[in-house]
Amino acid sequence: MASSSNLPIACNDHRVTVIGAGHVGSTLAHRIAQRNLANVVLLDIVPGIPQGIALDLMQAQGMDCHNREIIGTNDYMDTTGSDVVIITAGLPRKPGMNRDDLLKINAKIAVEVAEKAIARSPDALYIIVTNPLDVMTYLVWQTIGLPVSRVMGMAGMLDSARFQTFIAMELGVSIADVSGLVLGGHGDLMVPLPRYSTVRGIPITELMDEETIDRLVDRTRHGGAEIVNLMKTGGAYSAPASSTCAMVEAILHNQSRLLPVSSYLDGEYGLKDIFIGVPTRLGCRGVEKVVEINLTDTELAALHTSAESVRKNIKRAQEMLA
Ligand SMILES: NC(=O)c1ccc[n+]([C@@H]2O[C@H](COP(=O)([O-])OP(=O)(O)OC[C@H]3O[C@@H](n4cnc5c(N)ncnc54)[C@H](O)[C@@H]3O)[C@@H](O)[C@H]2O)c1
Ligand SMILES: O=C(O)C[C@H](O)C(=O)O
Repeated sequence: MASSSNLPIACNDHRVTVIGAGHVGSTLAHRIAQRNLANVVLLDIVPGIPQGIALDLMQAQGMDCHNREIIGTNDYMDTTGSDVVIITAGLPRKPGMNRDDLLKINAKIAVEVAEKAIARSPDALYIIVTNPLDVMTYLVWQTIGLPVSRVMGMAGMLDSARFQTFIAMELGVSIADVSGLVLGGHGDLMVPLPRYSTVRGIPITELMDEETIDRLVDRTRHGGAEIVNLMKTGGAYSAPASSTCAMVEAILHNQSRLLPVSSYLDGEYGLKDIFIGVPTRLGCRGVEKVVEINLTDTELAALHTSAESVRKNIKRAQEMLA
């Protein structure tokens, strides 16, 4: 990476490229540096924006107490040899839209940036954030032709974090004791799993009545839209950046964490040739294993319904691109 200064940089020289220096991308670059995980290349199509953001983040270095280098660029040459590439480039939705309305415009962007990134970082792991998430992850995987273990989408972390938050808020307990699990596609048909969502190991089905759980499930399913409707111009970016950063940490620190990730399925849960949110063991080689948990008939049917919607949109996107 061409150094933008003479400052000493951390000797663990992992390099993470973040493509798209908008709300999610720039916040993610900050998180990665602050947690001292890697040097960061922040790339955007707009001249000046990534350079300005990178300079601003470098000027926070002293207060943030890290010595990671963050460079901003419009040139893929600077991304060469990255360990992890994260794609956040693309439009966010506006109030009244659903994520699938971004299909046409974001498919073109995701494919274009993926082609350029893979040419410079053929050995990287790729994490997709751009919406509609599961469809974009599939398209990027098809475009770059890497093994499925090296390509994944971030959404389940965010949806599960939302469920976790709403459970903690409802019960008035510390979020540290709460764990939420949401599977499926990152859309209105996502599948929050109350039976697998717990407070200190106690399923929330033992702690709340059905009506309350249904209310929290519904709020989780529409958690993205709730923020889009409040903000009017753009969507959530802080929790999405933290969620993606946790995945980067699991990879770079080889943590073998069990996280909800949009992973490729080859028969697991009765689904094939699709990326969708499932419990996934994540380490330095990427997806180590898709973990199959027992689902009731209703839960499995909900996962399949969500998968059908993702599949339909993959087909639509492929037709548009063709
Ligand atoms: N998966 C998730 O859970 C999740 C969470 C939040 C946001 N998102 C999605 O992430 C995407 C980004 O959201 P945001 O809030 O950061 O949007 P944003 O508008 O703030 O930033 C998008 C950035 O992408 C850049 N860009 C556009 N085309 C590009 C190209 N060809 N090459 C390089 N950069 C390009 C833009 O210039 C802009 O800076 C959206 O699609 C949003 O829906 C997904
Ligand atoms: O809802 C959106 O459009 C952005 C993101 O997918 C989210 O869930 O916050």
